[in-house]
Amino acid sequence: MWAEVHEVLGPNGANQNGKRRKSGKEWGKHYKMTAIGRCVRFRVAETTHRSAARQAMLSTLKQYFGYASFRPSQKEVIDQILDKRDCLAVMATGSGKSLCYQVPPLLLEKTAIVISPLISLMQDQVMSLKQRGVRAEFLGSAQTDGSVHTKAQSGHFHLLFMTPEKACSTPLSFWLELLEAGICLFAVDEAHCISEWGHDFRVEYKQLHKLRDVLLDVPFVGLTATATENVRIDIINSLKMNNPYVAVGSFDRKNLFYGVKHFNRSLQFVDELVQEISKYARKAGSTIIYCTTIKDVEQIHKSLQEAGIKTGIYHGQMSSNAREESHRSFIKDELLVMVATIAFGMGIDKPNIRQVIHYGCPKSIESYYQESGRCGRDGIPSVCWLYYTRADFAKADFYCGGLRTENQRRAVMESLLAAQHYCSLTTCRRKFLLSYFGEKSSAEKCGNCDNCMVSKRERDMSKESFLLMSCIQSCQGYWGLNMPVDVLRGSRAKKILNAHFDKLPFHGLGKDYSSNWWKSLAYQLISHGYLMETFRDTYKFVRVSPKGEKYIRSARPDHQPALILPLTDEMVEDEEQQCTTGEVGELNSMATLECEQLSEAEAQIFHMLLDERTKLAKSIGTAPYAVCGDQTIKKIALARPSTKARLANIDGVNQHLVVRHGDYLLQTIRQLSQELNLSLDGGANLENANTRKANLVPHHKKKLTPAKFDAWKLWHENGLPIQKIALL
Ligand SMILES: Nc1ncnc2c1ncn2[C@@H]1O[C@H](COP(=O)(O)OP(=O)(O)OP(=O)(O)O)[C@@H](O)[C@H]1O
Repeated sequence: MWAEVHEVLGPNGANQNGKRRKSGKEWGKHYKMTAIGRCVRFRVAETTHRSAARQAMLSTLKQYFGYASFRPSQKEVIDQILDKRDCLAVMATGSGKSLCYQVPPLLLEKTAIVISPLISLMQDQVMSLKQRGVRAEFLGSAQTDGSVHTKAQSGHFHLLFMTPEKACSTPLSFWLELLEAGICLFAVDEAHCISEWGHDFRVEYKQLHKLRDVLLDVPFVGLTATATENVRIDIINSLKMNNPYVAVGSFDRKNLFYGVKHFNRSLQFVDELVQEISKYARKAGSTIIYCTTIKDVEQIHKSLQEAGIKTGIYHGQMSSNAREESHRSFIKDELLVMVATIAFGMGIDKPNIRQVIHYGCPKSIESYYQESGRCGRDGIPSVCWLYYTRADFAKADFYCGGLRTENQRRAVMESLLAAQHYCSLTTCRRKFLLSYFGEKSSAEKCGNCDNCMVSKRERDMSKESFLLMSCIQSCQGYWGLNMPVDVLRGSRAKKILNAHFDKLPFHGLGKDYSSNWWKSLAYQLISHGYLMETFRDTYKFVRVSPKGEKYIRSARPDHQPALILPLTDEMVEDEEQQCTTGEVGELNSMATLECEQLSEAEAQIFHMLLDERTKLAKSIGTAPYAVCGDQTIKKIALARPSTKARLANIDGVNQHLVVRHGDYLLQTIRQLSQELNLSLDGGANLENANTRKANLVPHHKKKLTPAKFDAWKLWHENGLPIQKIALL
């Protein structure tokens, strides 16, 4: 037996991978012996247990989650966890990272500890897991059930959620007893919070490595949707991961449309936004509007409520009870829109959010990706619009205030510049986002962002670019954009006279364009590599890049080589002087409403089933999506199963749903189908419906000619055969 102990822990307590993990002085001899004993017992049964677990993977997935197959990387990560290897999963928002830590405890019948940053987030997860028949709970101040601690300690739960503070302050005796009962993994969700380079650094996350010394033989699993190379390294080091398996999935959220518009903050704009939202709010799923200030949150919330839209509010100055209530009502579909600061929604898993609107430029690409990623988690096409003003770009002080280290300030400034760059892009936004996270996309155009869908007007802007670049060069790179733009526009402000910039030959030559127009051109030149923006502390500077210098050298004042650039919306607006407020635009023009793929009767039964699901959820005190997702309801509406076996076959229907609510669902389906004269066991699947829809509906982008459109109407609405129509 002792030989085996040495083999498992090594002579000095080294683990299976040969690296020594400290036992931790404070834990003492007792703990070490417990750990050794546990390892020995585990090893005896290990091999058989693991291979049985692997075989059960798919049936467990179906039984608890209702899914027929794993998504990319899920199976690989679970496999590694079963092999007790540390893992770092960097996968897109909504890609299904949670499943990586949810499946192993079900397979091994041991507890998974999950560290999560927010109580409300844990409560949501626990609520959803319970609806799947999983034993899940959280430990923390908000836990009202006194028995949870004892049950958790004895290994009763499959999943046990904790904040990092709670995990670090939990007494050793708890961990020792739970280790005895069996811990199969220690997951750190939203693991980017560990890193100062991350966009959401939380100091408590830095303490988690202490548990490494307690949970010697337990695999640590870090999960995040946004981790650049720096952040990944930080997570691995900070959690003291040992030769981790790193899974980096694609960041592409194909079902999300990305669009950006410039706007001016004004009541008129808010009115337009409210009008636009009220057009679709009742038809489509939920919407989140993220604002950068509490003032904006309050204003938009008030306007939406006045327009009669059920709207929630969420920001850091509300009491925790009020925030909690707002959050609950939103996930239970009692509110259609949530207006919030970014305090809302970390890790929110409400699958049917159809739009995420940013009212103001976000502070970083990471946070934009996270926040916009909260929509369309069920895979249905959804829309992310971002409205920005130039003033948003000057918020460095606001975001850097209170940051202590140079590293943190630098990280914030770099992030802000990237977000600003995203706003000013005239090329594919998806490509930009993907390349920001280090992912290459082969296509130049994704076809699902504003820049790819509406081609920008282009123009030779050699003269203007030459002027701007030369002026910036003359300002010697000591200034941000305001100075050279003011010089071009002929300002005689004190700072210009003091620097004698009024004597420059360019002074006043750019009067014909507004200051915003020039700044917009500057951002085009930055994205095309002619200008560079740098920063020192929180000050931004602009200077001419080597590419720009080359261009200036090749030009003469009376002749410049052609420089074709796209006109941004701001430039067009400015030149045409047509819109001083900036248009809201048709928010829903890109959104596929939930029932687009269904016939009229199918759409009706779909909506009736959604109502039934809401009633059912209310009666059992949970959120509708926790019963099952909209996409699953849509599949049920199409298949209209008559038996439990057929119901269970539908993707997204788990065993718990069939056992607990199967009779009710089947009876409801039968009754509604009868009312609508629909046959049972329709057999149609979503893919068929999609194809059917593609054939039926003239998509607004297909640009039918009037003649073709008339023909289509005769065929679709009057049922005339194509041959007959051709003869008309
Ligand atoms: N294999 C699968 N098949 C179908 N749906 C799945 C699968 N795995 C996960 N999902 C569903 O995808 C949705 C998103 O999953 P999850 O919450 O785990 O995403 P996430 O990667 O943690 O996202 P985030 O980083 O935004 O928190 C959930 O509704 C989940 O049930």
